[in-house]
Amino acid sequence: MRILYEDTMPFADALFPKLGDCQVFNHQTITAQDVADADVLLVRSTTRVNEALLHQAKHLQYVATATAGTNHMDINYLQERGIPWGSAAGCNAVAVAEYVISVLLVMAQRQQWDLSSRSVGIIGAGHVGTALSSKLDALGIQYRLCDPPLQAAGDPRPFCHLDAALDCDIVTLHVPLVTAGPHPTEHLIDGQRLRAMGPEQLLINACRGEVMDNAAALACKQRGDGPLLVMDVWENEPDILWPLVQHTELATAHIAGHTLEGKARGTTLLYQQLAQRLGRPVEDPLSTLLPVAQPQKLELESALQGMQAITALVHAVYDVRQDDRAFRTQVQCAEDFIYSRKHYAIRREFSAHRINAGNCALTQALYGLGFAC
Ligand SMILES: NC(=O)C1=CN([C@@H]2O[C@H](COP(=O)(O)OP(=O)(O)OC[C@H]3O[C@@H](n4cnc5c(N)ncnc54)[C@H](O)[C@@H]3O)[C@@H](O)[C@H]2O)C=CC1
Ligand SMILES: O=C(O)C(=O)[C@H](O)COP(=O)(O)O
Repeated sequence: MRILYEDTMPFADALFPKLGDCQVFNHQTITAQDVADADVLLVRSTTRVNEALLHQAKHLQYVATATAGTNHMDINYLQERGIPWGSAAGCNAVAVAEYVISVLLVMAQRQQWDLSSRSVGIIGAGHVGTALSSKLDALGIQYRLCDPPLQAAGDPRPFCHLDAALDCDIVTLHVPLVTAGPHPTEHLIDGQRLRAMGPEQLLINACRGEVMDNAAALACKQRGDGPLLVMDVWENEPDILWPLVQHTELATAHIAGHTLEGKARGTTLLYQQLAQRLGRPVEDPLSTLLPVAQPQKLELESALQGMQAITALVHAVYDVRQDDRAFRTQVQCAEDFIYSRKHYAIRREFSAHRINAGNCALTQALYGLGFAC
């Protein structure tokens, strides 16, 4: 069993060699020749899995991506070739939700917003949208969910129309990139919708760059129109529309999902899927692989209360302003974009940290946010 896996998967070296002979590849240099003899190909979102890459691969039995998004894989081509494929649905939902929470707390401080009187429109109520809604519940922040495919499938949660979600004070996008069919998302947020949003509104894109028309967003901002923008994902990564960066409140290099837990879940889900396909015992190695966070226990400053205390603790674990600063100072071209993602610092999820808040209401809120209390 020849397994070829991308070099950006934490813990892959500890797991996949148990299942076969392994080779590691770099997405910038991989060629069709490299895949020719592979039985299994395991990627992340930076490898385009298509005919150009796979046409010489005559033995492929399985292709999988250790990511939530699958738009980098040509699923029609895999189906035509009869190659089964898999993904790591939900692996980094908590990471993205924590990114959005960090963003909201930064923006609330900067804009003097009382978040308890602001509404959040969540577009896409799958793994990320649902994880985010739980955290907003914990903070007592109102939200609306918009997800026509889930609504049509009978999901019992209350859903709103896209226009109602776009009317919220804060709008956050968590849909897959879909280019065809009844619910396409490519340029879902087009020039017209951007122009309809006011300067007090905040639009967060942490799903796929192509869901928002970046050129239209730039034109809007250059005219002084449109919402405040927070962008983790960009059209045409890594060669993005650079002038747009200066018009954003916070800008990052597609790292919302890059917690150690999120990436490690991606690797272990693929390991489990492959073990199952090979009829091997399916163990869950995640908890044994993850190191203890440093510091594991966080202290709460006694002078801080309520949202101030929550903000301090969230930002002690993950402060998106650090990633924004690094992006603005270190990322100026496509190569920088790739490099910064590949060398992203280790970021842990709230659950890796234990807090003794004392105060019951605060403990409940922190627990609801995902901290170990
Ligand atoms: N920035 C990052 O690092 C990350 C980005 N992502 C992106 O976020 C996307 C969402 O992630 P998950 O929640 O895990 O995926 P998911 O598949 O669990 O949820 C996506 C939801 O969007 C809904 N949806 C589809 N078309 C829609 C439309 N036109 N309008 C409203 N809702 C629509 C689907 O019904 C589904 O419930 C992924 O496909 C991926 O592209 C995911 C993880 C990390
Ligand atoms: O899971 C997804 O979908 C994502 O967008 C990942 O966070 C992408 O991470 P990389 O595969 O590009 O490291």
